Amino acid sequence: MSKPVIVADPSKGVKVDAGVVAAPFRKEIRDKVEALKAHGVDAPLLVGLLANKDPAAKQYAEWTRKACESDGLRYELRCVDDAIDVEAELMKANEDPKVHGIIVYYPIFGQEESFSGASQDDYLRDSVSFKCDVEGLCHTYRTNLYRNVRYLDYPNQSQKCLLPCTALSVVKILEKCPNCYDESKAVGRQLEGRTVTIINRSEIVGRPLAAMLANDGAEVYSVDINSIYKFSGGRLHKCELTPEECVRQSSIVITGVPTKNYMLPTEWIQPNATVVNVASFKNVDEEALLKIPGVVYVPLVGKVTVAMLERNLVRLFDQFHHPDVVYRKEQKKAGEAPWYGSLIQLYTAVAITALLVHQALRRK
Ligand SMILES: NC(=O)C1=CN([C@@H]2O[C@H](COP(=O)(O)OP(=O)(O)OC[C@H]3O[C@@H](n4cnc5c(N)ncnc54)[C@H](O)[C@@H]3O)[C@@H](O)[C@H]2O)C=CC1
Ligand SMILES: Nc1nc(=O)c2c([nH]1)NC[C@@H]1CN(c3ccc(C(=O)N[C@@H](CCC(=O)O)C(=O)O)cc3)C=[N+]21
Repeated sequence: MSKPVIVADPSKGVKVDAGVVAAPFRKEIRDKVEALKAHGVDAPLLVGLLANKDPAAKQYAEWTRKACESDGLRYELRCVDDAIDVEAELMKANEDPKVHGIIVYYPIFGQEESFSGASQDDYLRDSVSFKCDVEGLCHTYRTNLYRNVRYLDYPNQSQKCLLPCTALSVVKILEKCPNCYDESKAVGRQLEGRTVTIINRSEIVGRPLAAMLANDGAEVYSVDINSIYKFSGGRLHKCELTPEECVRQSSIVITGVPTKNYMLPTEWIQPNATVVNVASFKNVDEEALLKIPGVVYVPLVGKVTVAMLERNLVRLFDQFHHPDVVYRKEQKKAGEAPWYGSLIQLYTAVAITALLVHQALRRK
């Protein structure tokens, strides 16, 4: 795909509708679903599990349903009254071959502790089967992201790892912005020389995003309410800078603070910087920001997040649920050696060894 679709204005800031980034992805999804249907295959099914009263989660679910329906995908929202029942609902969906993707809306338990000391939401994230995890938040995908492993089946490289949708949406937006990704460099180095500050270090947004941008070569300051970490060159360091020092050094700034009162001081922002707001609240004074020359400002990323969610669903379907894939697996199983096969192998190995030893002794 060619870039950039987003153009800066050297005299002032420009505000960008992320819909221009989402559109080509959604077109690709619609075409793929059409092709499946033409071959008599039902459209992939995404199941949403909603067990909280968070208006942002409810709105996100509604947006997802609309987008899926208009792109030919199937979406089913399952509301769970008691949070304690989410695990059972999740297991039911994991094991149902008719379900191809699952999204659990967080927070459910928030920071409430489970018996293990880890949060109950973390436990639920890890309980989504990797074959259904449209958000790429389960342990399999997280450990691969944090170790910069991009395929599930190394070294075959036929199955890609899934990436968290919101973080991925920010990457796709930055790829279309000027002064961010350098496509003349190799994959994994395209953000070399760029400094990024991300104000949010949650498991679904800030932490995976910091890792992804660092995997692409950037120096990333990851700021949360208590601390700052620097991600660079595959390493994580505690950092003693202030948020102001981090932002002033950065040509890319991502905000994701879930409160009405938080405002990023615009005097910290460099000319020509890219500023992306992921939060449902405006974390920056738009009017002041748009006076800074060359600034590109993306106020909302939801449209791209939803497109990435759909894209992840189609990827899960292709990799794990497509009738051809399931058929191939069954064929392979049928062709596997019977139980006595390994006995025959063992017997043969012993016989050959005995023969070789016998011959060696005779030659002496
Ligand atoms: N548009 C989209 O695609 C998505 C939007 N969101 C929105 O993004 C926001 C964040 O969501 P989550 O990460 O799930 O929330 P969260 O509550 O899990 O995490 C918030 C993060 O911000 C940090 N933070 C809070 N106050 C801060 C401050 N004053 N200074 C620096 N850091 C501070 C926290 O330490 C934490 O790391 C919400 O408004 C949510 O609705 C979330 C996911 C997707
Ligand atoms: N497991 C999980 N993953 C999430 O990603 C997740 C979640 N749980 N829980 C709730 C938050 C919230 N969230 C939003 C995503 C998109 C819009 C969205 O589409 N916003 C529109 C704007 C809507 C408007 O304000 O007009 C846009 O950005 O264009 C909003 C909120 C995802 N979250």
